[in-house]
This record gives sequence, structure tokens and C-alpha cells, in this order.
Amino acid sequence: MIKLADVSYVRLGTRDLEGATHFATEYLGLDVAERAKGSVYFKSDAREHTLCYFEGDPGDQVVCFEVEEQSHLDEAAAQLESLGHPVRRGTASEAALRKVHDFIAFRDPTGNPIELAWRPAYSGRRYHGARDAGITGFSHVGLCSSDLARDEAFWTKVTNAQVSDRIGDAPLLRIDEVHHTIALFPSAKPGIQHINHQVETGDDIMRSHQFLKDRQVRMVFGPGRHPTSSAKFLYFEGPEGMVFEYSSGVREIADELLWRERQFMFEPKGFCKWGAKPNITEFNK
Ligand SMILES: CC(C)c1ccc(C(=O)O)c(O)c1O
Ligand SMILES: [Fe+2]
Repeated sequence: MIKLADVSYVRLGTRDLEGATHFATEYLGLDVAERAKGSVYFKSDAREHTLCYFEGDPGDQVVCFEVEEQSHLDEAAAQLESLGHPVRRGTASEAALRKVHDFIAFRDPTGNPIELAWRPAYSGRRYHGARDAGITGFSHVGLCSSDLARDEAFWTKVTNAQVSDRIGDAPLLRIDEVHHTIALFPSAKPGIQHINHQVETGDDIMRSHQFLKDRQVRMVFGPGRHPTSSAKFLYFEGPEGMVFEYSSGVREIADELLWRERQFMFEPKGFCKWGAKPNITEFNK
């Protein structure tokens, strides 16, 4: 079993690195950690980076999870290969680009590019967003799934992920006490469905709603409150259609033994208890 310790970073290709950088700093509220040739790294918490935009195809979207031991990479590679998922070991220069000591890359059953990294760098410099969005850190990803049952089985049997709740057949998966770190979302094609940053308070959500609306950023869902994690939320569209979520007050599952996964309906009331209706492509099919 592959033990995922945390979600580490996402890497997103972009045709407009300057535009993406402007959005990430001035709108989303991230902090530039480093500008390199053809890529820009962003901080959202104590880590050296949690997002990297690189010049390339916007369809290139990678999620990385941290593992605790280097040996876990070898064990994970052997297990994944035995299950028919080809694994590539990152080269030293690729690891340096990702600011990690070592990593492997593979695809989940839907075809989402996933990396597992050992020793991602933490920063000596404190995160402070260019815009005060109240961000406390990068927290979870929504991953597209072309077969929810198959992908739930992959994440829960091959890794330590566990189902916290389900909306329809879409599971919210935890790897630690946080309600979810991976949200599977039905979709015909692979990709990151959304990128979540936690913010300090509900006021931060409402302030950002006003701020982003004033600047004609497309609102996708919310402000609202998830019945599942109990978090207040706002989803909006970033560069090349990527959806970003702010949420505040995500539930923690302190006592695993007392928690039973719950079933919510795959309709607006399963996603928001305030009555907000999503404007998310996958809902409108
Ligand atoms: C819209 C999606 C997949 C979703 C549903 C529920 C929560 C939550 O309980 O916090 C999310 O964060 C989501 O992104
Ligand atoms: Fe989310």
C-alpha cells in the first residue's frame, strides 16, 4: 500500500506564462517563489512551492503527493508496475526542477499524470500573498475520473486514501485527518477538475467574491457551504479554464473509528447547503 503523506504541488502547462503569473499573484493571491526559464513557482504556505506554471500545453496538468521515505518510491513503483501502470523515475535534473529529492511519475486509471515525491523543499521565507486573500495553504485537488468506481478502488486499495463521503458516486478521499485531499469528479477526459486553497475565514471568501467579481473573473460556484466537509467555498475560473476553489473551515476527522462515510445526492443540494447552483461543465452534461 502506498502511503500518501500529503498533496505536494501541482504543475500546469500554460500558453501565457505572464498572464498566468498575473492571475496567480494579483487575483488568486499566491506569492512568486522563483522565476526560472520557462516556468514560475508559487508559494501558498510554508512549502517552497505548491504550484508551478510552465510554458507548454495547458492540457499538461500534474498532481504530486509526498511520501515519507525514499524506499516508498521503490515500493510504489514495483506495486504500480505490477498493476499495469508504467512508472518513470524522475531524473536528478527533473527532481531539481520540482524542488524535491527524488520522485516517480505514473498515470492513474483515468490517465491523470501523478507524481510521488520524497523530500519536497520547505521554505525559509514566509508566505505572504501579493493580495491578501487570507490563504493558509494548498489543500486538495479535484481529479477527473472516467470511471468513479474503478478510480475509487485504485486510490483506496493501492494508496492509503479512504472515503470520507460520497456525492452520487463521486468520493471525497482523505489521506490524513483532513476531510479530503482528493475529490474524484466524473468526466470523460483526464485532468485536474479544481485546485483548492484554504483561506482563514468566511469573510475571506466573501471579500474574494467581491474582489474577483469586480475584476470580471468568471464565478463557477458559490459563495456556498459544502454539506460534506462543512467548509464555506467559492469556485472561480483561472487561466485556460482551470477552476480554483477557496474554502474555509474544512472538517477534520479526528477519530477514524467513529466516522462513517455518508451518501449525498449528486445534485445542487449535495454540493451546497445554502442553495448555490454550480456552473461547472461536468454538471451540465
Ligand atoms: C465540487 C466538488 C467535487 C466538491 C464537493 C465537496 C467539497 C467539500 O466537501 O469541501 C469540495 O471541496 C469539492 O470540491
Ligand atoms: Fe474542493
